[in-house]
Amino acid sequence: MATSPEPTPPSRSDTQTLRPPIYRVEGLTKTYGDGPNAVHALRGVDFTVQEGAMLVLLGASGSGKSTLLNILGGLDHATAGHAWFYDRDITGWDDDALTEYRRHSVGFIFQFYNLVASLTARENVSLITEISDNPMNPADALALVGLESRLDHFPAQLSGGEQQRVAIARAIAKRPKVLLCDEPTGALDSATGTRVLAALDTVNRDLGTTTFVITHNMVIADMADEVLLFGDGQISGKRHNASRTPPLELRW
Ligand SMILES: Nc1ncnc2c1ncn2[C@@H]1O[C@H](COP(=O)(O)OP(=O)(O)OP(=O)(O)O)[C@@H](O)[C@H]1O
Repeated sequence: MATSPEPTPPSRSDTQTLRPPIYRVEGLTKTYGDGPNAVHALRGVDFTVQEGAMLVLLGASGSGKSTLLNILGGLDHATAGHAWFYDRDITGWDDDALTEYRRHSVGFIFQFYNLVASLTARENVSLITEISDNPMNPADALALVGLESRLDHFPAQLSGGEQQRVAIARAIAKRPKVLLCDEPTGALDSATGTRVLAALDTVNRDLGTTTFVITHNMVIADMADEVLLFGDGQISGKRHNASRTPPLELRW
């Protein structure tokens, strides 16, 4: 008896396109100051991001990458244009609404880790989980970034890359919808930075957290579903990776 062929499972890129947009950005503009001293940080940016995507933002210093992330993360207000988070336009929100949005939906990773020196890795993560609605177990969040054997170490007993991975565990433990990373490897050497990127890759794949990574490192672009190239406050190019590759070194 002839057997019918097994249906082909959808590829990662297929499942990406089936997901709803988490952000839709139209004409987003940010001007600091006015008159002859005005700085045009964003000059009308348009793009859409599918839920669960990994995006890398590349571009020269001053091209507007951080400004975009700050607006998407509710840390700053746009001058004009729109940014919808699902069906809600965050550009119209007041500070209270933005604070709620940041608290529940957004995790931030910066170049410097801002850990509390007198608390262990587990306690640093617990600071966030204690005030979250549906948090991960701090030990589980730390295990996801490869730190299951460092739970009770203090920041001074951890390497720079390990400290950044504690910061990642802290950011994801409240289960945010989006993780915004502004030069997360900027203070690290390249091998250590790769391990931090591997942690972000794991978080994105395992938890489905939509992730933006600002970087100056072109190599990182291969780990993204989509690369946005910035130039002078605008998106000067986009590159879609049909088959994204994990960072070279996936072991901590
Ligand atoms: N608070 C501010 N007041 C005035 N100008 C600002 C402010 N923040 C940023 N800018 C200016 O806006 C422009 C875009 O800055 P932004 O930090 O977004 O660039 P970037 O691409 O992230 O740069 P980098 O890679 O160096 O971090 C720059 O010209 C910067 O000097």
